Amino acid sequence: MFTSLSQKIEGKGLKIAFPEANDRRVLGAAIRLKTDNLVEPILIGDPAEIKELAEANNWVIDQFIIYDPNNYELFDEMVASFVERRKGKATEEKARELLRDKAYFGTMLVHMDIADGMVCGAVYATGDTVRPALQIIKTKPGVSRTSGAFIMVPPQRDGQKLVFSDCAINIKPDAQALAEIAVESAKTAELFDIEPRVALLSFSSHGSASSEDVDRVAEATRIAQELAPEYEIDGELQFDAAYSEVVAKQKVPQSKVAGRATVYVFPEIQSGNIGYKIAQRLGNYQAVGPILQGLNKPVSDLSRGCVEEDVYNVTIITANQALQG
Ligand SMILES: CC(C)(COP(=O)(O)OP(=O)(O)OC[C@H]1O[C@@H](n2cnc3c(N)ncnc32)[C@H](O)[C@@H]1OP(=O)(O)O)[C@@H](O)C(=O)NCCC(=O)NCCS
Ligand SMILES: CC(=O)OP(=O)(O)O
Repeated sequence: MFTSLSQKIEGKGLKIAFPEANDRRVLGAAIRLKTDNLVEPILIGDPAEIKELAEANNWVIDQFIIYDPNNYELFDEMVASFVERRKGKATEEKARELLRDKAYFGTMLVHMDIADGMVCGAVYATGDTVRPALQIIKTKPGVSRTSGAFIMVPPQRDGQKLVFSDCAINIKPDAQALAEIAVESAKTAELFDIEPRVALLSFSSHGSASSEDVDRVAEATRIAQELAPEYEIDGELQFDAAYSEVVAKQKVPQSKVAGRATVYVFPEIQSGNIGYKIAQRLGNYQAVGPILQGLNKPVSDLSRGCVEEDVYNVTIITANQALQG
């Protein structure tokens, strides 16, 4: 599905950490990714448990790196690095406790450059996957918050891929935060060769309805246009006006984005999370992500409802983010 992205990482040996290697979907994807020479997986967990799962499926994992947080030779170094990174927010004792958690452990592998990226969230809830990344990896200079985007792949082979965000992290972003999410989502679109035309969504199109939330989206649009004049950005727009040329002509004929939007920025997480799952389950779009935007190093989340193919695809994206630096 992501042929050009696969080609970019093939044979490069990028190391991706999998804290949920004891899950069949994750281990299955890790094995395929290694067999396809796309990444070098680092399996995290109890080696006996992972080997048992592999044997039950007739998989051979002799050549795999496995790190056990309860028996890791660099654990003391990792604890010291964590305490230093958290600068007074964690004692050594607390660090030792947290780093037995596989998501914290995997995130520290990325921070210490032992892994190039991490993929987690098939079992862990999003908050538990993302919190270590927010605390340890932190956001890139110039980005104040991380957000979660999905690449929405249509069921028809040559259909237009779309970006939906923020479907995963920020509960109710203010106008400034929403504007940043819009700009980061445009950059994510470019990573996938999707020409970004960004619509900030609402239940109103260019003032057709009014409320504080509509004002927030309209204000976010103005800020995003100022932050990134190089992108086509418009709002506030209803989904139908953003998506359908016919509706766009009727509702907002002057808009350059309406009717042809490729990046859909939801006003808050409830509509974003519900929206992507409706497109996925009713519209048969494949939802790849959530891809975490704006972090210093790549850590990717998954939905707990994911299948092996999702883990495979998200890992390809994560490795590409690592390549981009
Ligand atoms: C992401 C989330 C877990 C962070 O909330 P939290 O655990 O309460 O975290 P805190 O507010 O204590 O912040 C922890 C750290 O992350 C940072 N942080 C919080 N949100 C952030 C964001 N969006 N971007 C960057 N950093 C963020 C804080 O500044 C803090 O840093 P510090 O400890 O170095 O000072 C929370 O926003 C959340 O639960 N979001 C919804 C996740 C979800 O359930 N999604 C639905 C399924 S996809
Ligand atoms: C992204 C998402 O909704 O994750 P989960 O289904 O695991 O809550």
